[in-house]
Amino acid sequence: MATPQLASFKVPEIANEPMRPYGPGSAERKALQEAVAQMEKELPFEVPCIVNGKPVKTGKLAKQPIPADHANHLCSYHEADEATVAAAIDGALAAKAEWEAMPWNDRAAIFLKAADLVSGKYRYKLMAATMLGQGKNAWQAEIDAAAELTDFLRFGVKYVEELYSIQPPKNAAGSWNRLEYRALEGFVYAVSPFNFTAIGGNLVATPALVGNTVVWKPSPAATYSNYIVYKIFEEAGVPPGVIQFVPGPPAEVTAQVLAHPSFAALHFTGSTFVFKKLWKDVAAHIDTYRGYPRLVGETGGKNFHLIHKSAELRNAVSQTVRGAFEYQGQKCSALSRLYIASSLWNSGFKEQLLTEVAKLKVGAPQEWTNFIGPVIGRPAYDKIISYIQKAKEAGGEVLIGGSGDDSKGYFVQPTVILTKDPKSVTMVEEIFGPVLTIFVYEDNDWEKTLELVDSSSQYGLTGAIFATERKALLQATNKLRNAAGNVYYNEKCTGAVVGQQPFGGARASGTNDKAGSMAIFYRFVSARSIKENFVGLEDYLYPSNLQ
Ligand SMILES: NC(=O)c1ccc[n+]([C@@H]2O[C@H](COP(=O)([O-])OP(=O)(O)OC[C@H]3O[C@@H](n4cnc5c(N)ncnc54)[C@H](O)[C@@H]3O)[C@@H](O)[C@H]2O)c1
Ligand SMILES: N[C@@H](CCC=O)C(=O)O
Repeated sequence: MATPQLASFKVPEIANEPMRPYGPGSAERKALQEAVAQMEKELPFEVPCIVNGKPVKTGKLAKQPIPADHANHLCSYHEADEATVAAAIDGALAAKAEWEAMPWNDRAAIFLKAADLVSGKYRYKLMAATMLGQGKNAWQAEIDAAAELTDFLRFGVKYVEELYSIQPPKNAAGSWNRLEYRALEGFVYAVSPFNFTAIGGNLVATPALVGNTVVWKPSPAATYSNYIVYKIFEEAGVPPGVIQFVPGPPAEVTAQVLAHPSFAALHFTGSTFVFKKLWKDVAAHIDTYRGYPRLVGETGGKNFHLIHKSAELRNAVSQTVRGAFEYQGQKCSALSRLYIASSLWNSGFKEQLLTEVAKLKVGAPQEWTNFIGPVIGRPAYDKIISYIQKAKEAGGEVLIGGSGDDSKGYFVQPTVILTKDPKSVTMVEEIFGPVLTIFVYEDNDWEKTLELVDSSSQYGLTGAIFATERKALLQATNKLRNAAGNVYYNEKCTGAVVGQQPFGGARASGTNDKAGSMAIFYRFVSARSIKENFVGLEDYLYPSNLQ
């Protein structure tokens, strides 16, 4: 039976999810503590693949270790094998027509309900999984698994409503022009990173909101939280087959998916290296596909703070500590290179920064006073320690930190390195850990420093400029136009909020399609123009054809 459309509905007013503070003695702290304790009691969990709404247990098990306590694991998950991936793709293609045809209001309602489940019923469970599995402390988990995921879902609904309402501005007499935002022909492949539970949810929800079906390969290091997100979508009413959850060996699963003729789009967030590889793999299969697949990828960063001599000292210090060391520097936006005027460096910045960094407590994220938790795993730990070593070999002076302890969990001390070479390795390459390298410039070299900031790295994700002189802000903003897709004045370079700062960077940092904005939805639709004629045509001749 055709679905009648009997009204033009309006989605509810959307606002950012209020953040809960988790202060001592608060109800939310108690509830989160209980959720973590419960999860610790029940772990390890068993996670299946989900194909067409049904659990698939391949028997090929892999583990998601707990980064603060690597002898234990949060879950064992069944890795998708070739048959499972094939069934997931077939099922996604089979589910597409009905999903795309579902009236927009109903699709919207499903995701609004999912947002309420995230912010309400499952808030603490999802946060607990993010804390234990991905090593976030309570506040970082609140930012990510509670607030940002909820915001992505609610604002996503608002943006799609706005997108759908964009219609041709003119109609010639006797006709009506319409634009229909078709879902892409085929299926979308979502590949998500470990560091944000919200990004996993958003990589699938964005294409699904506009009627696509999605095969989702989560990060092995975020499997359990992402599985909870999948289950939330299911409870909210996403029909079987619309989102297919296929954790598995990344290279193998991806190779099979990208070779499929109905592959229509990649929605990726992760490292630049992997995205470039997938881009090349897609190019190699271009003759296989029915169309030109959309490639949407948000990737690495080498984000900067640029501190002018006129900056407010205390603000610059505090923002720097947060920007570099929150979540152990494992945000794509994390601060990792800092340029400071020598007058400010010598008149308190150095001393205050080192004093504050020395106070940062490192340890298990479920212990409340720990600011810094573990890095995600063995390869990350080894990579970070090796970068500190490389910095020393390049003449860098470790001012604080510089070591780690991997006996129980993967803990790296917050590290500050002073370099005299602004193009030394840790000023240029992404490390993805709690390591900040500082270059001190002469106050008079401001303009030369702008050039340095712009040209030192291949990335263009985030950056912050600290100055009270407006002229300096303007100079920097002009010169650094392409150095960052998200730029902040007198505020740290992390912490973009959905609905407030659309997120993404260019250069090697990604396709900059701006997660958390309307722009990204364009990438997952293929518009069709429809013109309807009301009056008919008597004579095919034009006046210019007449004598
Ligand atoms: N720009 C952004 O918005 C943004 C946001 C979050 C993270 N990141 C970036 O992500 C990186 C950290 O996340 P990560 O460690 O999970 O990244 P990653 O590139 O290692 O992994 C990302 C995803 O790709 C998969 N993958 C890895 N190797 C693969 C291969 N050979 N073939 C197919 N898939 C493969 C992983 O399993 C995971 O699902 C950092 O570089 C960070 O800057 C960027
Ligand atoms: N929304 C995050 C970026 C996500 C990347 O890991 C921020 O701006 O801090």
